[in-house]
Amino acid sequence: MPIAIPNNLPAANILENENVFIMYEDRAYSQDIRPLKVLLLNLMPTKIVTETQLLRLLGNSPLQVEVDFMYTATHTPKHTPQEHLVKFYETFDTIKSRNYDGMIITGAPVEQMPFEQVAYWDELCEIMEWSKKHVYSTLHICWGAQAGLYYHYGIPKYSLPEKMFGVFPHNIISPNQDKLFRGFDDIFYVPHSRHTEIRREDIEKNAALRILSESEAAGVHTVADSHGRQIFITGHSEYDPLTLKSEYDRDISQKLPINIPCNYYPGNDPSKPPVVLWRSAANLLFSNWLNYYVYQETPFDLSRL
Ligand SMILES: CC(=O)SCCNC(=O)CCNC(=O)[C@H](O)C(C)(C)COP(=O)(O)OP(=O)(O)OC[C@H]1O[C@@H](n2cnc3c(N)ncnc32)[C@H](O)[C@@H]1OP(=O)(O)O
Ligand SMILES: N[C@@H](CCO)C(=O)O
Repeated sequence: MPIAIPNNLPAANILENENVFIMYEDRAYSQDIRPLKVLLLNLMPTKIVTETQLLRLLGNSPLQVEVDFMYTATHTPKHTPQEHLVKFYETFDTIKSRNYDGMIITGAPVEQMPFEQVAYWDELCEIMEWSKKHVYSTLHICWGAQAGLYYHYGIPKYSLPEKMFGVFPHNIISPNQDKLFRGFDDIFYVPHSRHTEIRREDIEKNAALRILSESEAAGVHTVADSHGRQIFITGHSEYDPLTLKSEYDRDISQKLPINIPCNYYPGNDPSKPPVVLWRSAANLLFSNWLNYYVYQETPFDLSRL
């Protein structure tokens, strides 16, 4: 739990500069703690797998988090049982009257079509517009990040000559500056699985955006606006140990041209069990987002967003 100390204790200043989370007594004692409200917009065909992966990471926190699940009304998912959607998910028409501390927009296997051809594009644009006034911080993943950067900032995506596939080393652009990467090692690993990319030069043209982390091999990794209310991540830190394997096996069985995922199988041998290099960074990324970008910044009264 965060430490609660008097506002003017000398240690407060020092610790604050080190990004140690302090709960000042006026906040700690004058307000009740309430659970954080997080909305998961799940665009993946593998909805149950994805929601489990993300909840595992969101659950690695002493903060209490209440999660609502949303899917798109303008595309009926084929791969998720209707029963599951009816029981656990809502659509935007019931969600839009609420406010949230955080939202996650997942990836989706639609990256090779123009944004406007995605069946739920207009609905997604409406959701992203709504999020500006109804969500404190939104974390966008993979295609969700491409969609968010295109919708909010006009940043295009580009096709890659071959799939970016594997687990790649990354580095932080300004160590000690961004709380999203507090506690990270100098080099950390992230899975990527995509046929498209966003480019550094397009992001650098936009003064509202900053690149926080990147990979020599996999390119831009994290982009954020100046207040961390929009965070865009090109990798899949949430992936399970065998997710890349299942995608690789699927593509091999369909005789698609696909390389062995990089830095994944020992000795690059797909008959061996993969080695997980990204789990600790994944846990830290999500707990830092929840703590520093959601909990510490969101208004206690969500109607004041
Ligand atoms: C770039 C990123 O964000 S990577 C994240 C995406 N990664 C993954 O989805 C990995 C797991 N997915 C898979 O393995 C495959 O998509 C499978 C096996 C589930 C299904 O593959 P296929 O049967 O070949 O494709 P299919 O035609 O059913 O479409 C798959 C999904 O693409 C999406 N999709 C396809 N066409 C459209 C379209 N025009 N508009 C919107 N969504 C579309 C849908 O989400 C669809 O799944 P759903 O109907 O359950 O929502
Ligand atoms: N991660 C995706 C890429 C396609 O968008 C897959 O392999 O299914």
